[in-house]
Amino acid sequence: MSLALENVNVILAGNPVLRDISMHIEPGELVCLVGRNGAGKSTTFRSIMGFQPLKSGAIKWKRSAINGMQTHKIVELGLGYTPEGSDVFGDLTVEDNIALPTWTRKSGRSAQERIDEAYAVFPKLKQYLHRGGQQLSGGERKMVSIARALALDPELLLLDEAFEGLSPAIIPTISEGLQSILKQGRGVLLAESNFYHLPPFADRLYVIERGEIVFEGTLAQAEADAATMKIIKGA
Ligand SMILES: Nc1ncnc2c1ncn2[C@@H]1O[C@H](COP(=O)(O)OP(=O)(O)OP(=O)(O)O)[C@@H](O)[C@H]1O
Repeated sequence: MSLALENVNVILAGNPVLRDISMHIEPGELVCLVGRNGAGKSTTFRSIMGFQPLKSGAIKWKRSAINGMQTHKIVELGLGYTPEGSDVFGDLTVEDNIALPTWTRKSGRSAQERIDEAYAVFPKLKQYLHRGGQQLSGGERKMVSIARALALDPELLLLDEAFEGLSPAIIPTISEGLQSILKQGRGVLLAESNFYHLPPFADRLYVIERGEIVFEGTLAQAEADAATMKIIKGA
């Protein structure tokens, strides 16, 4: 077991936003958290990364509780996070954006190895090394933000909305990047609101609706379940 959420409850502004969420991600898996806008995907990620306190429940990484820990400690344990909206540092070059995590988190590998692995996922980024973060398209910013999280050398990457707002032309590049990340032996938890963007190579998916997990299974099992399809196609 790598990551496990056990009966996680979160209250925001007096409202229960996550309700008894339980889920698990095994090493090297691609698991999708699917739900409409406002269903609770980003809150789930923020809770895992220590930005959002829980009302009750536990979040465990390799069987030890991480809820209540500071975000930088959670990152040190091997979790990486690419938030929705690709917050690339506009004043830094692509090269510096991607090198940054190697200065802030130590891992067993050299900085150069980690940077090389990040560029191996999106080789196109090598063309923009010296370009500023502000001079990139939405798709390029998304690639930089994913590459930057990879330079942390995480065992599990939390990727919030990898495809949202991107032009259809760039979607295959991001999808191929996801496959490369998995080939590097990393696990990925991907939040997605659009059923049509779900990677066919996902191992499992969870469907979240109004803060509750309403389905767990494979893509094929979801497709065979009319009630689940109604929720996620309406997403
Ligand atoms: N700081 C906050 N205070 C109060 N309510 C909040 C806060 N942040 C989020 N919410 C509410 O919590 C619910 C879940 O939001 P969340 O951002 O987790 O959803 P999401 O599934 O990630 O959606 P999206 O894809 O639109 O980001 C929504 O109803 C949202 O309005």
